Amino acid sequence: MHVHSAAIVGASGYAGLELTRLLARHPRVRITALYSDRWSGEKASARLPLDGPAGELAYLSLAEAEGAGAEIVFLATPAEVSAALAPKLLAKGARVVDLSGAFRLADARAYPPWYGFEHPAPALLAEARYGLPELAREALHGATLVTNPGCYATAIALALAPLLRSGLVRADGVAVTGMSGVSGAGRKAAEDYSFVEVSEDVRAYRLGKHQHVPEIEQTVARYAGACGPISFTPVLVPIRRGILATATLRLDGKASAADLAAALQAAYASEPFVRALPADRVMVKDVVHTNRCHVGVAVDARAGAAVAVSAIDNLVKGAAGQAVQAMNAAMGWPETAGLDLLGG
Ligand SMILES: NC(=O)C1=CN([C@@H]2O[C@H](COP(=O)(O)OP(=O)(O)OC[C@H]3O[C@@H](n4cnc5c(N)ncnc54)[C@H](OP(=O)(O)O)[C@@H]3O)[C@@H](O)[C@H]2O)C=CC1
Ligand SMILES: CC(=O)N[C@@H](CCC(=O)OP(=O)(O)O)C(=O)O
Repeated sequence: MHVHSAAIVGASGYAGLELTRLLARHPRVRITALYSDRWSGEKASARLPLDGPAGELAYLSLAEAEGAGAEIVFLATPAEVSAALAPKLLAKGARVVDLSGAFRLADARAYPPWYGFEHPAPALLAEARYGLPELAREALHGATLVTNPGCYATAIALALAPLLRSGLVRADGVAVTGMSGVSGAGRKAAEDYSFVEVSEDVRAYRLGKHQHVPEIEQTVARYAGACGPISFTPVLVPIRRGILATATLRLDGKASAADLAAALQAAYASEPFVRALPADRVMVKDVVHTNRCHVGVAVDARAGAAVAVSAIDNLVKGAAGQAVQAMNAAMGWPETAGLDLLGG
């Protein structure tokens, strides 16, 4: 069996570290290079409890990443860095899996307002394949550029898509709240989000302008049909990792809770990573350190509303685990390869 070489750019970040842990144990992949400026020259085993050959690698500077010779290159870097680097790596024949938002939006004009930069490689947006296998599996096979979904977008799209597809809820007036642990903001935000700042506090942020809004709308429109504007409120909660998202939808007619639950059950019955549960059994503690997404739905008949609930680990199903699952799908390997279903 050919074992493929893989490199991780941004290996010192929270997503990059999780990816290093996962790929170090992946049966079809061998990590050959790790790139980080902050840890440049240090051995990986000094930073992570890694046994085996990956631990012997020394971190290389980010400037060297352009010359990465690996067959598969993972970019766990800020979106603007990924947008500049991916075209160079693709031109060298590498397969690229990007964990940032750099290639998620189909329309280049959406980048300045939502991500704050002019896209340097708009032609690649049409080539990028969205790395959410449960909704986009067919298009992923053979992909050379995989764009990994955002963490909130993953949790929300997995809960919303089957419900909207069922026709039992309306596609207009959807309102979502996403509660995220602090690691969602990355290591770079460690100072703003220090223990003193975030502990014993819960706060909403970036209201009405979060960068995942166009991605959530695009994903729901692509995989569940037309959808109206979605109102999204991100909330920072003082846990290390994990996202719990709730979506409030208007019922179309008199659908029962059992009808809606059946739509979720049917959509995910044969998915290894997604499980439909009663809405009040969906909780972060059951999914952290795993690539799982738990979803559920309840009906509030008095208010004419359905409430969908979804939980993931932002660093695993919301980032590194999903990237491995999407790579597996792109390579034609079993999607569960290298992914832990039980967690720690
Ligand atoms: N954290 C999460 O839950 C999720 C993150 N993502 C996305 O994954 C990517 C990485 O996120 P995350 O691990 O959280 O981020 P971190 O801030 O923890 O890490 C960023 C990594 O990128 C490297 N880097 C390269 N260029 C820059 C630069 N100009 N500024 C800052 N860092 C740089 C850093 O290297 P160095 O060693 O030199 O500091 C570091 O390894 C981002 O695009 C993020 O949006 C996606 C889904 C979820
Ligand atoms: C708590 C927190 O700050 N979470 C991050 C999560 C999104 C992320 O990681 O960025 P991507 O768009 O690349 O997925 C945020 O809201 O920006």
